[in-house]
Amino acid sequence: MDQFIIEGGARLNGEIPIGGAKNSGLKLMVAALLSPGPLVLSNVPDIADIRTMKRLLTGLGMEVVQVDPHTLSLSGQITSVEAPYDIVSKMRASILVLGPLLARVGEAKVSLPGGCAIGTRPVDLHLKGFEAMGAEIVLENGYINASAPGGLKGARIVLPFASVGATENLLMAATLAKGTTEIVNAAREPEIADLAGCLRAMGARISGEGTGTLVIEGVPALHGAEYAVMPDRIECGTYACAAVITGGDLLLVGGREEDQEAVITALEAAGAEVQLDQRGLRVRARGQLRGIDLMTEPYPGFPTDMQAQFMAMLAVADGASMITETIFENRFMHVPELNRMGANVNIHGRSAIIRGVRGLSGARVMATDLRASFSLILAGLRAEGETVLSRIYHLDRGYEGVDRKLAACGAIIRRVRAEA
Ligand SMILES: CC(=O)N[C@H]1[C@@H](OP(=O)(O)OP(=O)(O)OC[C@H]2O[C@@H](n3ccc(=O)[nH]c3=O)[C@H](O)[C@@H]2O)O[C@H](CO)[C@@H](O)[C@@H]1O
Ligand SMILES: C=C(OP(=O)(O)O)C(=O)O
Repeated sequence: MDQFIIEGGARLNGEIPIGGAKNSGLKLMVAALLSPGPLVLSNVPDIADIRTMKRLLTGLGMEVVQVDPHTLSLSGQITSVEAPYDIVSKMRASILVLGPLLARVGEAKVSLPGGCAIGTRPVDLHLKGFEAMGAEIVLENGYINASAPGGLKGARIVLPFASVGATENLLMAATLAKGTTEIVNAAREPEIADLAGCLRAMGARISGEGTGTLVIEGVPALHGAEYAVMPDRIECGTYACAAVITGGDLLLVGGREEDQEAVITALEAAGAEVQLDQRGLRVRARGQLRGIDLMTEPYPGFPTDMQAQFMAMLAVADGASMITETIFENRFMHVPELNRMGANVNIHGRSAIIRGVRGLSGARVMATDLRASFSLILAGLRAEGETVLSRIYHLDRGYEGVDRKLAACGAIIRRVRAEA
């Protein structure tokens, strides 16, 4: 298993290219199930989750061709409707094949994802939505068995919570359902607008993305298309924190202001400077950081996927901060690891109080999930001495070329193979 070894203290200066969004690219790949294709996707990040999705789709019968390191061509016939446990348990986004399979071939067998490190993460809203569209769902032996022999029917679905995954699953299914589907209290994340854009390019009839009510008029068939995955707003926000925590200055090439106003507002409130540049976002530290209060919320609120990275940054701010996590019930696993590096963070229910310290010190720490992993890299970049981060397979799920991108801007970081 690989580890990162980081020698802290370097200020980061330079440019970091922002890749395509993991949380969009995965869904756009799944959308390929809705047509014979080919669906040609560019700006696809080269990360482990995308490779896992390739395996899943190939197992369902699709042909996935790697045209170049960041372009995929997806086409083919569906020859299996089963998403097996070993893939779904590795990557929760696998649940999203349920809707497209149901819509295209009228049946699906998808392993229940179960919980994961950050929370229990049930899929009840997905299943209730499909039932409203006429599907029959049976849970058996850890699998969701879903069928809609006569096809899915359009329905009005009111989501009690604006779930990103449920919105995407239902949106994809509705493109081929008979009649009109309305998804009320739909999630408004930019990745959903990206998915709607791709589906529209494939011939779907969708309106309302970004507004909270999606209206989808089912069509008999979709066709192939070419589409570019949007830039990864979370990767961009993560490297913004790297600029600030190291007292540096980074141009995040391809970063978009419109996708992350809440993150930019929080960076500025903490004392950082964010400037729009023709090529992206320029982020730099401006004197000592200030403590701030944050609450994670569905988009356009502050994203839960940026919570751990902000906590590392606020650990060295002047004064106290409070971060309240409202999306996932167990997303503070980085706290004990940050505290091992000298941070002063206490958890009270779903809030964490961060009392700023003068400095952090390098330590051996362990990654527990994707974003928690990066918060420890950020702490390691700032800390005095050496930090050894293990279990970086969590990080490889969602960040491409971390050591390469950071080292190009002056970080001292290397990837090593640890002895078993
Ligand atoms: C691959 C991907 O895009 N992942 C993102 C997606 O995850 P994901 O799509 O899983 O997130 P959801 O918005 O669905 O989940 C948010 C909350 O709703 C709950 N819930 C969800 C569905 C359901 O049927 N029942 C239910 O109770 C979940 O347990 C969680 O507490 O959105 C999250 C919230 O922005 C992000 O943190 C993840 O990075
Ligand atoms: C929680 C995340 O991803 P997933 O939903 O794939 O676990 C994430 O991207 O931070």
